[in-house]
Parts: sequence; C-alpha cells; structure tokens
Amino acid sequence: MLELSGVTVRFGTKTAVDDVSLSVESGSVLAVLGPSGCGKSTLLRAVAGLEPLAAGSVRWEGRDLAGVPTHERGFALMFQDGQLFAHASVAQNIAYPLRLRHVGRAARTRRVAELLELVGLPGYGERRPTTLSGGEQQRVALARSLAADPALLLLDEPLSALDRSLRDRLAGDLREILVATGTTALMVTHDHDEAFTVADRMAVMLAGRVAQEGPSSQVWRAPASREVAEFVGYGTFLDGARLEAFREHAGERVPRSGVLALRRGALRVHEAGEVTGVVRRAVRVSDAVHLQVDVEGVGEVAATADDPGVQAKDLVKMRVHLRDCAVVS
Ligand SMILES: Nc1ncnc2c1ncn2[C@@H]1O[C@H](COP(=O)(O)OP(=O)(O)OP(=O)(O)O)[C@@H](O)[C@H]1O
Repeated sequence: MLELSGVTVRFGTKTAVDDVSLSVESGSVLAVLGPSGCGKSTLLRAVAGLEPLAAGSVRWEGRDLAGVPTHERGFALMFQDGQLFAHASVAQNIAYPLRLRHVGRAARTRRVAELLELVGLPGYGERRPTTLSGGEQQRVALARSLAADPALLLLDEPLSALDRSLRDRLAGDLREILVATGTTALMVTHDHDEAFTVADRMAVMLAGRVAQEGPSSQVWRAPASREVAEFVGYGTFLDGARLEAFREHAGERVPRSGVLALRRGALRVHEAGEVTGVVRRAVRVSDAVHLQVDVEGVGEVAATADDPGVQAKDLVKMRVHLRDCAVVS
C-alpha cells in the first residue's frame, strides 16, 4: 500500500503540491485528475523520489521512503511519450530493466515474449520503435515498465499523446492489463474519461490540493463542489430562480434547492420530453448533435440530440435524465 501524508512540494515561494494525503491499496489503481499546472506531475515525481518533500511523508508497505533514492524504491515510471530507445529493437527496449537486474538471457527472452503477448504485440520483438505507430509505441513502453514487476507503477499522462479514438481503446486495454497483472498504480491525467476507464478511485486535484477523493463512480455522481463538477464534465449549473424555472418545466422530481449540475446527457431531445426550448447552437459530433438550447426562464443549457437533422432555431422538447445530474454545494 502506498500512503502519502501531508505531502508538500515547493519551488521557491510557489507551493506546487500542498498538504496532499492519499493512499493506494495494493492491486488497485488511483487516478489523480486535474487541470494543467495543478501539481499532479510534481506529486508523481515526489512519489518517485525525484522531487524533495518540503513536508509530509511517502510510505510504501509502511516504510517511510525519506532518503530512499529513486532507483531503490522499486517503482516504474511511464511518461506521455514512452521515451523508447530508438536504436534498439522492441525486444531490447523491453528487456532493458531486466538487464539492469542481471536477469539471464533465456529468462529475458521468455519474459519479453510474455510481455509482448500481454500488450497485444506478439511477434513485434525485432521491430525498431520508429517503425511503430504511436499507440504501439505506448504499448511497448508499458511492457517495459512492467518488465521488472514493479511494486508500484507511476503513469504520467500515459495516453495523452495519442488521438482520441486510440486513447479510448488503449485506456480499456491498460485497465485490463493492470487488473490482469494485479499492478498497483498511480496515474496522473487531465482526462476524466481516461481516469474513469483506467482507475478504481479518483483524486481530483485543484491548485495543489486534493479537492475530492473516492471511488470513481462516486466522484462522478456526487462531485463535492462546483469546481470538481466542472472538472469531471458538468457544464450547466442551475440555482435560485433558474432552478425554480427549470422545476416548472421538468417537474417535481428535480431537486428544489442547492445547485443542480447537469452534464450534456442530462437533457436529451425526445418527442415526449418535458422541457421545451429553442436551439441556439448545434454542433455535430460522431454519434450525436451537441446543442445549446435556450429554455424560457432558465436560459441556455447544454443538451444532446441523436437526430443529426436538429439545427439552430429549431423548437425542441427534451427529456431530463436525472442520472446525469448532481446537486452540488
Ligand atoms: N522544476 C520546477 N521549478 C519551478 N516550478 C515548477 C517546477 N516544476 C513544476 N513547477 C510549477 O509547479 C506547478 C505544478 O506543475 P506540474 O507540472 O506538477 O503540474 P501538472 O498538473 O502536472 O501540469 P501539466 O498537466 O501541465 O503537466 C506549475 O505551476 C509549474 O509551473
């Protein structure tokens, strides 16, 4: 188990990581999710022993790692661009951590074949990294990170250099590989979908601090604040008179008080929908149309339509899906 307690990292007068306490159970994956500059990479580097702590402690299996250098922590790091050795083969890249540990040739060859199988690249051993696609290169980087059975895998935006569809696919594969190998991992990312796919738990980090930590589905369904809600994809916030007007359209099942946060999927165009509005903007995406709809008394809300024909100035009816809504304070 990894335990961070009051971890603080400063650069001069700037506090990049501010009193962060988190734990990662053995065999589980925690995603630290936050916007650019919130301090998540610095936190990961502190766990790896690459940044000194101004305060707090990092413990692994109960042992305080203060003073333990990076290479003695038994952790593996994987970055955004896998940083493969361009002049070595895929097999040599993967075998590198094993060579450092003086694992014999036969055992290395066996392990490399096993890892290539695991990451879905059997038979790729003799290729050069430069002949591989970005997604394949990240798979090789993952295989290399896992080669020496690290106690803890530290992943820094492992998929963000890839395009969206590949990223979604690889996120699913990464999850399966981590579960299959029982790997304990700490991943930092700014992508909430990726965090949701790969991790068991999420910690949302804002301005150096942990704003909320919990099982991913809980952070998703019950964000602790408006800032967290915004970060995990809620785009419309209704309170006071706007909430009251929304209730008049949508009915009693809409909460009466607090701030109602809505994801785009909370309002879906449907002929029997209870909320009526005028489309102000319609943007087609691959499998839906994203709308901004003006609802009387409520103002503009984000909505979605399956019918690709929906366009600006249309009068639409929308159904409210409460599972895509949350009340935040
Ligand atoms: N070596 C350094 N010296 C001074 N300031 C630094 C250093 N490294 C990071 N910082 C600052 O600390 C803050 C946190 O940086 P960090 O890289 O951890 O953020 P991040 O959340 O990982 O962002 P990104 O997603 O953009 O990588 C930033 O304001 C950054 O400018």
